[in-house]
Amino acid sequence: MDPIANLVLGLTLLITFIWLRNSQRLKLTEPPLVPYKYPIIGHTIEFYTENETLIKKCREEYGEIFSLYVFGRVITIVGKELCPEIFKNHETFDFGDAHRDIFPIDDFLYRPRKFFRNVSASTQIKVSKEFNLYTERIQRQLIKTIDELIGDGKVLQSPLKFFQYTIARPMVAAMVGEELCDDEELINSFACATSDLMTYLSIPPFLNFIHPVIHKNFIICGTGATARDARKTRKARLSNKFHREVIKRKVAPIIEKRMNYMKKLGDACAPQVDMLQHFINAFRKGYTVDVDVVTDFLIVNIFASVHNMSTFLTFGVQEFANHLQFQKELLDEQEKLYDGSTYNLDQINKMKKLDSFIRETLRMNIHIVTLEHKTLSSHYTFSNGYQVPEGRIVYIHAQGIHYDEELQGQNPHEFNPFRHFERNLPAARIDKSLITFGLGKHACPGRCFAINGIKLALHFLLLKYNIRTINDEKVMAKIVGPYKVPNSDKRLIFEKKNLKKMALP
Ligand code: HEM
Repeated sequence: MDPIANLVLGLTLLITFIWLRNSQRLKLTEPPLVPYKYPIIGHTIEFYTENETLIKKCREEYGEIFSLYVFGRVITIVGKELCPEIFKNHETFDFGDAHRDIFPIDDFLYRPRKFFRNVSASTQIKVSKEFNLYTERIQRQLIKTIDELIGDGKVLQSPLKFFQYTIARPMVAAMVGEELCDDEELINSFACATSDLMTYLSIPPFLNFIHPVIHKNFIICGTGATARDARKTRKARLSNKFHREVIKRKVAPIIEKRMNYMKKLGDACAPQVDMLQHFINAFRKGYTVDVDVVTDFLIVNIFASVHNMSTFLTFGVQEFANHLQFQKELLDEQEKLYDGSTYNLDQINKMKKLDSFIRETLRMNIHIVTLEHKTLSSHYTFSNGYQVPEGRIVYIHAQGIHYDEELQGQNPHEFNPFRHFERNLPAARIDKSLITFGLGKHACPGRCFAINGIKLALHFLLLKYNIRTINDEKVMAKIVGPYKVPNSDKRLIFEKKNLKKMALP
């Protein structure tokens, strides 16, 4: 067949395919698409500049489910009634697939799609169950870091940056062992691996107007500079390969040492207790293991843990400084527990008011709409009859759930740190009233670890310092599009108290 005939046949097939797909879509009873003024732009500007107002207005007018036109595609937003359906139908709605458009982790690490599924989650479940084996070293490293970074007191200019380092060191201890806890280069990579990429990740996806793949490839290219290319420039810090090379260089000798040890003493020898060892065990073939694979799994866990934990630790410290009226009651609990030694899990579990304070921090500082899931089946019919087609990204109006009176009790817009203490709801418990960690089968497996880490950090900070803002001014989270991020414009003051002696086990 000649090329012209080929082209005509190809175009005919393409048009038929698009027509068939669209005609099939036309049959769906889609959620109402909120009218917009400007074609192509749709709701994009309001979504990014006045998200809270836009979503509130749409909820009032359209209720539980509606669609918006943002960055060249229709997205659907659901509220508290339909949200459990998203998590329950995890084969239809996939968080990882939707999140990959924003944070293409497999591509960053040159791995096939879904390469990191399951192993990361199952490792975290194991780690959570053995958390009591991690508590001592986490406390030791937290106290050391706080001493080094704040010492006799400090005014913190950029609290999030500071708390990234506070969390990074105990995470080095938990992930690869205490042997590397004084390695500043490694601590820096743990602290900054995620936030350094934010420069690229937070660029609004204008290229999605053409096609989502173009924006995704732009991020991948932007962050893809090698350490060698980038070391001498500011770009070094924006490159995913840079931190990957540092981490691999640091852990490779440790892996080799452990493999030799196991070879010498056989499988019966007591393995190290840390995430690295779990990954070695998961991927070793005899007494060899692919160091690149183990490194990449560590990196995925760093991406999942350090930035999230430091963000909520920052929010926690800011909420503490914001609410003078609750400080005494929270402090009393910490002082009663303090005996100068390290805490075991039972003692950490006694920090019930602090736990409730953390749950309230997680509740109040949730993004406005978040937990986007991609529809994987040909379509999905919600229990109220509305249908969404394959490929549709469905967001959850998380703030609506977290500010709902029926779910949260009285005055849901107010920060009440003891709200969950009274209802006996621990911070790590996921249910329909707290979705910061997701819900259902794929809910965050690292949540107990995260809560305990944040709790210990807050416990030591509260005991050691009077924490306040300049002129006792309230620090509100910054809203960037649909996201809430810690405010880095307001400084935090840490004044050292006359505490007897801070334990350094
Ligand atoms: C405050 C801190 C944290 C927050 C807010 C958070 C939040 C989340 C969320 C929302 C998800 C997706 C849930 C879903 O698919 O429905 C998730 C997944 C995950 N998180 Fe966390 N996380 C935190 C800390 C951690 C820590 C400390 C670790 C590990 C040490 C961790 C490891 C993971 C892993 C491995 C997954 C993937 C689970 C899967 O695909 O089944 N997270 N996390």
